[in-house]
Amino acid sequence: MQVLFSYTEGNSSLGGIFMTNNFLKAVAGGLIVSCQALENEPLHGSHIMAKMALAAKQAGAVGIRANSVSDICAIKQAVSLPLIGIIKKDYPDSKVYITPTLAEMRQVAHTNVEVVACQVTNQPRPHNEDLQASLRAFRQEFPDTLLMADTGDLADVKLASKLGFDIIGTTMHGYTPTTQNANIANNDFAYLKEVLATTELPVIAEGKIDTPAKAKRVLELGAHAVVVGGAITRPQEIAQRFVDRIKSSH
Ligand SMILES: CC(=O)N[C@H](C=O)[C@@H](O)[C@H](O)[C@H](O)COP(=O)(O)O
Repeated sequence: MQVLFSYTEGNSSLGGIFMTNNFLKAVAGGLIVSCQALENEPLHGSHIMAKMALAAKQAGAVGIRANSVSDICAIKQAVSLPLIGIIKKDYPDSKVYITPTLAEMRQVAHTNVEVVACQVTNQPRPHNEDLQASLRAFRQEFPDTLLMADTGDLADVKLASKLGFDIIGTTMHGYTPTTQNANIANNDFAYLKEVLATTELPVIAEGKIDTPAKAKRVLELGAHAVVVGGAITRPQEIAQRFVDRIKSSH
């Protein structure tokens, strides 16, 4: 696959600021492994996530996606790969949980990750925070940090592009009220094709990409890079697929 390096790094609306963030070049056409285990998961722990990241690097992954300041810091000690950082946090008044407010955006950015990813879905944010205002403040404070929008549907993609995000992620497709149970792989990735036709921003395919063939396909279709999580780093999901297959009648 031919990858073009024509993207403007960083927020073009800040025109004139020299961006040193090399993330998009570093991950182009490659595999980013999401190393995440929440408190209720058997592999929870920063030490374990750092080992996962090391394993991913040894396999040839070109980037890591990680949740929480402690996991990010442990992973940074273990591997030198570029990082997409998030903080998953539940607020009582909102269903938005991936780096949902400016406070978490700042905490992630202070770890010096290359990219901060935030959920951009058409749902009220915690204490009705205004995403546009948060972005404006963030850009002032962290002009070198790229912002990835974890979107669910095409309206989210358009909104994220308009707000000035640098990267579109398909992360929330299948997890929002308008996309429940959708799977990015349906109809030979029809949704991803629509996303690619909707935005000029680099698109990182993420969410339910659970085989090497699917990862290869999204890159062939034009995704800038692919994030794979559970199929590599959540053994309970991997084992479940074996058990389900063994138990199935076919
Ligand atoms: C929806 C949501 O909360 N996604 C999270 C985003 O960071 C992670 O739990 C996923 O593992 C990640 O997106 C990678 O996806 P998959 O594990 O399907 O390859």
